[in-house]
Amino acid sequence: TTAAASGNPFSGYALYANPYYASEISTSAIPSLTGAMATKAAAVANVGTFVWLDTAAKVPLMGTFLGNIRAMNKAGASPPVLGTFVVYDLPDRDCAALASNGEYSIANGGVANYKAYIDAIKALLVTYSDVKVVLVVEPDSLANLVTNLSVSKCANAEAAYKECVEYAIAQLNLPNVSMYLDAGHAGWLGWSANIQPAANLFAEVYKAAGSPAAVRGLATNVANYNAWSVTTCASYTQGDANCDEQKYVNALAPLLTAAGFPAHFITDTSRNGVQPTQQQAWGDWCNVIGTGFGVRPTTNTGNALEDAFVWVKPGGEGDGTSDTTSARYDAHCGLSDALKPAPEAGTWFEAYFEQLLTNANPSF
Ligand SMILES: O=[N+]([O-])c1ccc(O[C@@H]2O[C@H](CO)[C@@H](O[C@@H]3O[C@H](CO)[C@@H](O[C@@H]4O[C@H](CO)[C@@H](O)[C@H](O)[C@H]4O)[C@H](O)[C@H]3O)[C@H](O)[C@H]2O)cc1
Ligand SMILES: [Mg+2]
Repeated sequence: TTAAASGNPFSGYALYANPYYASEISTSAIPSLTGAMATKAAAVANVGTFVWLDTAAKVPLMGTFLGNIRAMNKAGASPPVLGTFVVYDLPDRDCAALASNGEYSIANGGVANYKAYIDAIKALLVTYSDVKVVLVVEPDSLANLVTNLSVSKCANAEAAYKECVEYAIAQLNLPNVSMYLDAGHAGWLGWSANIQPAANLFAEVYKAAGSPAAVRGLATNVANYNAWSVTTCASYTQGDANCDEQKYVNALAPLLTAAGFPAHFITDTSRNGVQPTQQQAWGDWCNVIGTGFGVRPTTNTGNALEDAFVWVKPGGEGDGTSDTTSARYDAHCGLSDALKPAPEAGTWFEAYFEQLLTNANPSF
């Protein structure tokens, strides 16, 4: 099939519009909307987004969805449907921030717990070996090991992050699976000081895991706001020639190939519809104001390195709470360019959803 020919796992497939995101929209958004906005919101629910497995308790949901996809394909879905998920439960997760800290800690058996989490995911992928699945592996993990070893929590997590990510890509190396390791974004690893160390680390992990055939490459801009391609670099990108995701991908790819990791890419366009953004600084990542839904998922990227534009971050789910009394309060979520008041990371943020919908480009 065309997928085999190009190697692009998305070729010839439709994305599963998962009921979890659809239910967030139907229960939390539509009831507070009327007229055109309500109609637009319903259309967003039909866009295939990635399902974040951010706790072990969410893993059974993957089984439900894989069962749904099996049934859709058996009923003759054309094109056939594939599932998209984010593996996101590292011990001491999000080590340089506070907003998305997870359920496992290295000090408390976190590595063993993580391996059990991966084993549970693997069991489902084996059970549903007839269903094609694309996985984004551990947002913010390796990227933090490139730039934040000065943060003690990241330095202390380095060995565990590597062990866990290598375990994940080795165990999930299955014929129905395609994996993209998270690679931060142009404003994180695209800097001249960061891009070679990043390539070295990605290649190290890839090879340490035995160069798994199911690892297709890297995912960029997950939960961030950067343009795929701009003609004029935004002011806040000053100093980083790789001022958009296409420049970052084109710069990173040859470094990876040279290091023994022939990679293709996907880029999160779920929240990059408005360019330039209203970020006061490029490092501002939390609930950024003024953003809009970006290009809908497609394999029509115009770049042979770029398999697809995808919606990894489900727009409307928050990046972090603005409640300063919360244990997970991160100051980035209190900045002037962060929409407030904001709920805990991953929970529904209605005002943000409406911002994205209003500013969507292309519009709904
Ligand atoms: O002038 N120069 O030559 C020069 C050279 C180098 C410079 O330094 C670079 O500056 C960059 C900022 O511009 C930094 O990038 C930020 O790093 C943060 C982590 O530390 C990321 O935060 C994560 O974001 C995730 C969502 O994306 C969240 O899910 C997650 O919770 C959250 O933690 C930001 O995105 C990312 O933008 C680089 O590290 C830093 O090396 C600066 C100037
Ligand atoms: Mg985050």
